Amino acid sequence: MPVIELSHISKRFGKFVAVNDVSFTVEKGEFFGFIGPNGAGKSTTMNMMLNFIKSSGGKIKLLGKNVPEHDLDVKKQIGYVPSDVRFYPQLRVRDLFRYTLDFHHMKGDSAELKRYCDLFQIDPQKKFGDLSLGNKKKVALVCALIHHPELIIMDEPTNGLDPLIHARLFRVLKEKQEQGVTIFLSSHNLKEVEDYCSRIAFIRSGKLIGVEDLTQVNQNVKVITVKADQLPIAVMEKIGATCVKKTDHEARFTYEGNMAQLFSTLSNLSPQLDDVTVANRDLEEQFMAMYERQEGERL
Ligand SMILES: Nc1ncnc2c1ncn2[C@@H]1O[C@H](COP(=O)(O)OP(=O)(O)OP(=O)(O)O)[C@@H](O)[C@H]1O
Repeated sequence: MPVIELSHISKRFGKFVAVNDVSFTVEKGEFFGFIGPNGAGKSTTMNMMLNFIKSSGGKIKLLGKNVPEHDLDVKKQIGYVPSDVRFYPQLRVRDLFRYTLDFHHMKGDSAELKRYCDLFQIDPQKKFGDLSLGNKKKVALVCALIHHPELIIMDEPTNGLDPLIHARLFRVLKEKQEQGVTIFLSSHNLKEVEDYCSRIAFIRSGKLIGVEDLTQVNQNVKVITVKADQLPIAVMEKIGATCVKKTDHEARFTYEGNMAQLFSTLSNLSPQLDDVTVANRDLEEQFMAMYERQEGERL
């Protein structure tokens, strides 16, 4: 059963369409990335999923239940990290954790809470308002984890985190995923998306541009770089390679075809080449190309 099902959801603010007929599903136990340029509609989509704002159309199902009809039921099984973390500044961190557990009707496990505080270097005695930006984010992350949610939704969770805490957070998230928890990550950090997500949805100007299986993309698409005085563009294009970059003596191609054919072609070309490398496609590079494409183009 899918954990997230969005069917033709839209959101209009007056005449402006922020989210336009978006549909996709996320299965249980997936680590799913949600990416797109600034203003693409990511937070608006998540705000509709969490029933913080009403959709203008379409259907949302989380954990098999319709939203907003079963909003409270659903929220009890979700951990959410907002991009902009706001709690009452006078509250102490330990009280925030207590209120979070109370909302979820849980007693909480003090050993587990201590483990998170140690792991993320959080002082639970401090007042929330006295914390730095990164430390506020860490408190929100722990609030999203301590009640053992089935689904964790995160809107740019790593803004402001130092590299050590960043690595620890993803270790915890991986552990959670291995236990069957579904993770939905919206992020501008393409490296972390590439490293941890198995599928991504890319949204731009409110429209879903595509959903990609990153494991397949990585395995199937090769990048070939050749250096030569006479670049073999025509020969490479003949076997289905696409030239994506070219200078006077260097060309880069992407190739998705038969590997035996590729290596036989490169072997025939070798007397005229100064150098050749074949590598998996760098996903960060691919993502950047997606950001650069014009509106209306497909992936
Ligand atoms: N309450 C609102 N009223 C009017 N327009 C809004 C409102 N909320 C969001 N928008 C607009 O909807 C569009 C999508 O915004 P959204 O915050 O969802 O983008 P995003 O993809 O999360 O961007 P970012 O990566 O910059 O956080 C933007 O153009 C934004 O200005």
